[in-house]
Amino acid sequence: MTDLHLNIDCHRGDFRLRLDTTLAGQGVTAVFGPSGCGKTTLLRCIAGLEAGGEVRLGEQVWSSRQRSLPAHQRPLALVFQDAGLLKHLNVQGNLDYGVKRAHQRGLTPLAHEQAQQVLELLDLLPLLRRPVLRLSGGEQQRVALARALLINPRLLLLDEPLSALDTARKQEVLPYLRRLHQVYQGPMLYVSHALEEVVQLADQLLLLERGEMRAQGGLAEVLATLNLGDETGVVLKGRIAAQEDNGQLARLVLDPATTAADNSGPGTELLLSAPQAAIGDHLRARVLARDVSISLSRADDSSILNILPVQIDCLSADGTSVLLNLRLRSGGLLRARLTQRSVTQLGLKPGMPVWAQVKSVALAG
Ligand SMILES: Nc1ncnc2c1ncn2[C@@H]1O[C@H](COP(=O)(O)OP(=O)(O)OP(=O)(O)O)[C@@H](O)[C@H]1O
Repeated sequence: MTDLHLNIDCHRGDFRLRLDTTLAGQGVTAVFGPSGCGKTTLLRCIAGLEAGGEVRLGEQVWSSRQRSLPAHQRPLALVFQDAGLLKHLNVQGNLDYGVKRAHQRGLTPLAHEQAQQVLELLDLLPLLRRPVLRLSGGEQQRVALARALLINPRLLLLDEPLSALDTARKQEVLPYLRRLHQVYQGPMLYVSHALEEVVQLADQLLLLERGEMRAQGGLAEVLATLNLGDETGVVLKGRIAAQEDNGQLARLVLDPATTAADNSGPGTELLLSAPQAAIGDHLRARVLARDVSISLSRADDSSILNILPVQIDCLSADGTSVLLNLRLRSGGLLRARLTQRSVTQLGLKPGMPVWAQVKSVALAG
């Protein structure tokens, strides 16, 4: 496994980024945090564009106290928010330009067949002869992704690749990003301050705050520990087991959490709207804490579709409200935000079995 080992101490003006951690050698790690927390600085350190600290991919040392591999020799690919294409060339010309420079980074570009798979996955075959000035913003970003993948990088760094696009273009490019694992199995770092993108794409989450690491780990596990105001909630992963109401609703059976004490019991199911999904698809659903309410008994006269048996793990005061961590039968967590008054009226305490009424479940890819 080619884990990415980081021991960073980097100064940029008055700002200091300090981080000592190891990131997974596969899958997508989202680098998440508010503006100015150091996300781009971290990527620049890994790419060799900023000095400060140690970077090692597997056994390959890219920078240490003694020496540093120049940026253009590191076996990685970078995609920024600006696609950075050569405007005087067409799409094919831009791809060829990238491939020709792969050897500088000690990389062997993808062979023809794999390269075709990348172009097919990104729907670029019909665009190869198009001048890049005649591409939409979303198409330009797909070319930038292809140019990065064709050099067969050992690490892929994406710095807010969607942030220059409008909402419609973002929605157009996101599905391509979700499918990249079909043609790229190496580690990917995805910088974003948009939680909506992170919950769709990430396997792991690294949360930065004022130049320091605040949390790191599996997406679902880390998200379930964070208070993100109105966006506080959980991501639940599962498999579509059935479709109901002429395909308008899908029944998602949640994966048992790795923390589940006993996986032999009945699973937890959620009904959600997933018009494009087929039976057997693996999906993620996002449930916000503000969309979960609690009752002591199962309400049979409610219009709410998802009413789940849960156990209260813990309660924490948050200003005028209270955040509850609720353990599902699948072992995973739900969160609920209630008023202090409701908590008192219902007499809610850790360990109590209650019913969670989930008012809204959003498909998160
Ligand atoms: N060239 C520079 N010289 C001095 N300080 C800089 C420079 N570039 C960035 N900084 C400072 O470093 C800090 C971290 O910047 P960075 O771009 O890494 O943040 P970020 O988390 O990526 O933010 P955003 O989400 O807004 O892109 C900021 O306070 C910024 O002002």
